[in-house]
Amino acid sequence: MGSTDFSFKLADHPKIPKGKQLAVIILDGWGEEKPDQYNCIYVAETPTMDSLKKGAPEKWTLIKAHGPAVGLPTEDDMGNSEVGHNALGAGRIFAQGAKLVDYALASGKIYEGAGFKYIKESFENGTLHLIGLLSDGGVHSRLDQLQLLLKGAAQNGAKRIRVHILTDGRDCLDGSSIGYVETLENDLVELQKQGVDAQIASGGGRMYVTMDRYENDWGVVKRGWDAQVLGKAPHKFRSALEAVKKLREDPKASDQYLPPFVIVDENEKAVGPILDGDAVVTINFRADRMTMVAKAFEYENFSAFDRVRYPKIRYAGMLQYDGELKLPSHYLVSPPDIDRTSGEYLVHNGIRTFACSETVKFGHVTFFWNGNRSGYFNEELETYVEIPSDSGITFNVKPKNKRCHIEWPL
Ligand SMILES: O=C(O)[C@@H](CO)OP(=O)(O)O
Repeated sequence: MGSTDFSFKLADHPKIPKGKQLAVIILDGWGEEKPDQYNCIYVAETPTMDSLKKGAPEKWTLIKAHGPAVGLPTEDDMGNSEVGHNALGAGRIFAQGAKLVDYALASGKIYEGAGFKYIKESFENGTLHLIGLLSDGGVHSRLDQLQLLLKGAAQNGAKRIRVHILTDGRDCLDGSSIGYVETLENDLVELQKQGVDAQIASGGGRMYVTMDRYENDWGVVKRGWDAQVLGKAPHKFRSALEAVKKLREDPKASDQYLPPFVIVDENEKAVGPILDGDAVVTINFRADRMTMVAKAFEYENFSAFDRVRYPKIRYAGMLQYDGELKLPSHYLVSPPDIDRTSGEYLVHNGIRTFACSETVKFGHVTFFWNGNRSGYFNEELETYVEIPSDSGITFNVKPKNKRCHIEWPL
């Protein structure tokens, strides 16, 4: 079918009668795998799921939620809710951020793009700051991509580089931050040998510093801002390896929740605050946990927290994180262009939809579901309900889902 033949008109469903309500319920994080003692879903008592499966085995279908089936580079790439909701919402497979960045780095196209050219203008007199998740998880970012970008930036003229790390332990083992920091520091030493002034400048755990999502807690982004931009944090160290090792000595510490720290020189001065004339790149390819920090860097008018100082920088995202808001306006790799999602089809056919979730997953059933697009297709036909999540308390401490009361029909 040529593109001009395209129509949003849906044919009648062969089985589901018109006028019925249909619920799509996403069990985010649920899956079937090898039945052994390491499989927590297999080991747990799951009477509702068991009865659903036994009650209608002919209707029980497994779908793949990882690897190329959801647009990720290889079978070894675990699924995650961005790629899962994108694929389910669109009903089609799109090459995802991880794959697009891999390609842009391998082909060198990343350095020819408008985004890189834009930040490159700061290389002569300013510092290049890279902010993002230091991890091999492949869900929000990948260490090998950061390594390639560091090398490529240096080859393309960056003379002074500062990396602001966010430790993971959520998409990879808790404690793995130490190994990742070692690897990164070794790479930075190699760059120093080539005459590049390259260092880790600040850090903190992803869930406590910078990587909040869906505006659940701006305090998280502020902690990152203070360390990365202002060079201020409750903990100061001479190296990131020392920082991560020392902070992890607290028996309650975990990579995800490490407090913010800055690296200081022999005079206790932060080695890498973000200053006028610098370039900043947020290196995560996944959008949800980068949108808030992107707003803090991008928006002149901003009131979510007191930035104290708003440096005049050239800022780019690894990808554009929100296609609707065009946020950020500069980016190194074009995001997947996910169009004709199910939500768009439904409104074009006059069908009402209702999406509901707690704050921390709200964008999953709206933004990701609609192809990384914020807002409504048609506000008259769509209703989105966000049930506020707790902030400042983690789900392992308070796991119970919240309820809300909705009058039906809407
Ligand atoms: O919390 C998140 O950001 C990811 C894991 O990194 O989980 P999910 O894909 O389920 O949102």
